[in-house]
Amino acid sequence: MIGEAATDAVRLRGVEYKWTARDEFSFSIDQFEVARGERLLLLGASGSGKSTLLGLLTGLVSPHSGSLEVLGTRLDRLSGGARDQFRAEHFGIIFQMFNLLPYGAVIDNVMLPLSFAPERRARATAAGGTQSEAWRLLSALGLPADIGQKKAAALSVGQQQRVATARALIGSPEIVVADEPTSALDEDRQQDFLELLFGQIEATQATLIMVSHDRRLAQHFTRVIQLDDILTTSKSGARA
Ligand SMILES: Nc1ncnc2c1ncn2[C@@H]1O[C@H](COP(=O)(O)OP(=O)(O)OP(=O)(O)O)[C@@H](O)[C@H]1O
Repeated sequence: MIGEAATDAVRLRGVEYKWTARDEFSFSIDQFEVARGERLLLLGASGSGKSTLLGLLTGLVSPHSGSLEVLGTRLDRLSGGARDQFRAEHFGIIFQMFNLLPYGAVIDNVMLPLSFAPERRARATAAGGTQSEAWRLLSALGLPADIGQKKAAALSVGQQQRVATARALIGSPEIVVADEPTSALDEDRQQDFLELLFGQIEATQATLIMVSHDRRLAQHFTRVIQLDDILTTSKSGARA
């Protein structure tokens, strides 16, 4: 890839999106970029559109207009299936509620994305094997050696969060997206978790995009944006 766009992890121009099912929430973004290797925190109140924006960036939903480029690929021009494939290959996602398979063993939860992402699988294999990469990440994230065969549902919230993080990091995806991953933790544990996450992100030089309502996290990031500064939103009854 050549040119300015190739340096960006994410590049949006004139994007508009609208939920119609519930309350006709809509938003538009004139211009927004995330550079490769950035650690970006997006701050916004509850209901301000943080998860919706992450859904757009990761291709879970597609904009109604405008252009959305991720790692040089126009996501808005891909089919739903192609966006799913792209997401699996290039994004590690730490969901707000973690979304682990509750009755799956921890080790299987961590390796799951590799079933849908041949490039990530190849990187994990080259790093010493998929299982050993999963074990390495679990241990790097401070989890005990015997945790791999436990069911995800049997873990504490803090442990589930680390398993979800290992799952997001396996196979070194270029972009890691985290939706309020520290909201269930007290301040000391937040700090520990962020240090472990940043350590792993730096090792792979991934781009990190985290959304939160908690401005105390700001000190840990290379850039902090208020969602209001990039999004124009409207709800039913006050349509744009
Ligand atoms: N699947 C959906 N269908 C219809 N409307 C939705 C859907 N998901 C979100 N919305 C609406 O979009 C708006 C923004 O929601 P969103 O979840 O993006 O905000 P948020 O900032 O992530 O909130 P929170 O911090 O509470 O998770 C809300 O008005 C919500 O009702």
